[in-house]
Amino acid sequence: MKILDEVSRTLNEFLLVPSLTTAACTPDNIDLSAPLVRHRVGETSPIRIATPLTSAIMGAVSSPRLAIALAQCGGLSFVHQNQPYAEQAAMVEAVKRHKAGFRFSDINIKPSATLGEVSALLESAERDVAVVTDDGSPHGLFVGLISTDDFHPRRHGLDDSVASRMRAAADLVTAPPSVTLSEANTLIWDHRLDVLPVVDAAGLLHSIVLRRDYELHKRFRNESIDADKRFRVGAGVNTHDYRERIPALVEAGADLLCIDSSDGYSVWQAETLGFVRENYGDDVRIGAGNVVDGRGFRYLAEAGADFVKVGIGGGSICTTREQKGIGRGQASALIDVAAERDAYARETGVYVPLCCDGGLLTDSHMAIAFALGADFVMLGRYFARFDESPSPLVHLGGQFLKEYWGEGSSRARNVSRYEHGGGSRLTFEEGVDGYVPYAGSLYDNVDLTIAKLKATMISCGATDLRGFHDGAVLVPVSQQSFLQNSAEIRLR
Ligand SMILES: NC(=O)C1=CN([C@@H]2O[C@H](COP(=O)(O)OP(=O)(O)OC[C@H]3O[C@@H](n4cnc5c(N)ncnc54)[C@H](O)[C@@H]3O)[C@@H](O)[C@H]2O)C=CC1
Ligand SMILES: O=c1[nH]c(=O)c2[nH+]cn([C@@H]3O[C@H](COP(=O)(O)O)[C@@H](O)[C@H]3O)c2[nH]1
Ligand SMILES: [K+]
Repeated sequence: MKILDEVSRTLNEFLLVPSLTTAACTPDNIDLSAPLVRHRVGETSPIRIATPLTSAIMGAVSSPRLAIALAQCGGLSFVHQNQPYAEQAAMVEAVKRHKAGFRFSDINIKPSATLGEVSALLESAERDVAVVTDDGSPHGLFVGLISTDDFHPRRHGLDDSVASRMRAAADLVTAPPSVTLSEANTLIWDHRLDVLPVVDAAGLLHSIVLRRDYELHKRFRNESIDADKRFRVGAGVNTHDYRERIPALVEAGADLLCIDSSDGYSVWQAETLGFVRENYGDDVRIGAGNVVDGRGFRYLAEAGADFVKVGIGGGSICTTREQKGIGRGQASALIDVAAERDAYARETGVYVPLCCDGGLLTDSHMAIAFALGADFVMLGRYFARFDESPSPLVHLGGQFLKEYWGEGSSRARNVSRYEHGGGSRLTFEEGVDGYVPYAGSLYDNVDLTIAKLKATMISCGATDLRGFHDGAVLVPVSQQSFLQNSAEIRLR
């Protein structure tokens, strides 16, 4: 037996002591970009993101819609693995198809459909315009466009055909697949189009370009995109069905994988990492975890992990510490793992980034995590609260709430955790099923978080995250100063 000579500390137990703010410390000048995968010290990580936020590998959090929104804001989502791998791969594909600028046409209808049908389709998808193709498929023969401006439910019979009110292909401006995004946008502006259909020589629909995306694109200068300008997206995997799941996710175009487990310090993770290196070399990037000490970090780094995720039992829906008695305060875990990451980098010349996962309840917790050495953070509760998360919005007791449940809860009925036979089958729950306060749009909230992180870094005299960590001066807070930080207590 060994007892560590420390008290396990949470992120809540630290404050940052400001350092000199120089003239270089202005919000525009602050770089929040982060490396996601291993690289040689002094070189650039092959995958970086402009906003160091990732969304948790959870069914209540990382859907295609949230993944697209977060990639637009410069972060990255990990689509959850608690579903058959074909369904997970389809979610990854849905994000990859949503190429910045060119869109896979997802709202399509046949000319023989009725106005009632197209009206219901547009309403349920919250869109203004549908593409008409001969067979109603995304790559059928392009026949026309129909928008909510082309018919009125009281003027036109809902049983009338789409063909009777659509704007026909012959009268529309289209572009060939060779068109560049900037040429497409010129056509959109010159012809005052809302939609530019991209149609090949045989008349088949290739994709569409939307005016709305052009406007959004100007706002999202930091988008996480791949070399083909498609949004980047990650995907969770497990150590049970990885031989089938990983190839499906790679085929679907996942940019980054992550082994999703409460406890990453296991031979199962080394085997999974070995499978990736054997079959894909460095073409497939994969993180591992979760760990809470330097031993776990080194084991996974040596096994080939591209990044290592830190955090056991700190998540807002976690009951792992009660159920299994394992875990460590998130601050203590980060301090230990960050020291090992830096030692590993000095010894080997290879930098393996750290992700701080779980228990980040406020923006200031994120700031403390970066100061303690996290390269990027993973958030569940934070993103579950937004419009873009897949969980239902409910109105309870005069409050708007979003449902949020742990992957170890019985609601999640984790496929790999509960349904794989043999010795790995687990029968007890390790997470709760509850609600979080609804907080509106991801875009607004991420903007606010970025503004606060920058303000913290300005106070600490830092202009990038590595400099912030290197120069940070932190102090543990006593129970008394902790209480003093709480406005509720001050106002009592
Ligand atoms: N970060 C955290 O603190 C926690 C996270 N969770 C989440 O719950 C979900 C399930 O996590 P876990 O229960 O840790 O799932 P897991 O699949 O990693 O582990 C379940 C059990 O299977 C065993 N196992 C794994 N691979 C095996 C293999 N190839 N052969 C034989 N046995 C094997 C493990 O040792 C463990 O006993 C994940 O989404 C995880 O993120 C759950 C609890 C805590
Ligand atoms: O003990 C647990 N039981 C669960 O059912 C569970 N589901 C997710 N997770 C972990 O919590 C992280 C998200 O935490 P937050 O909501 O605090 O951001 C996630 O990223 C996971 O690491 C769980 N932990
Ligand atoms: K272990």
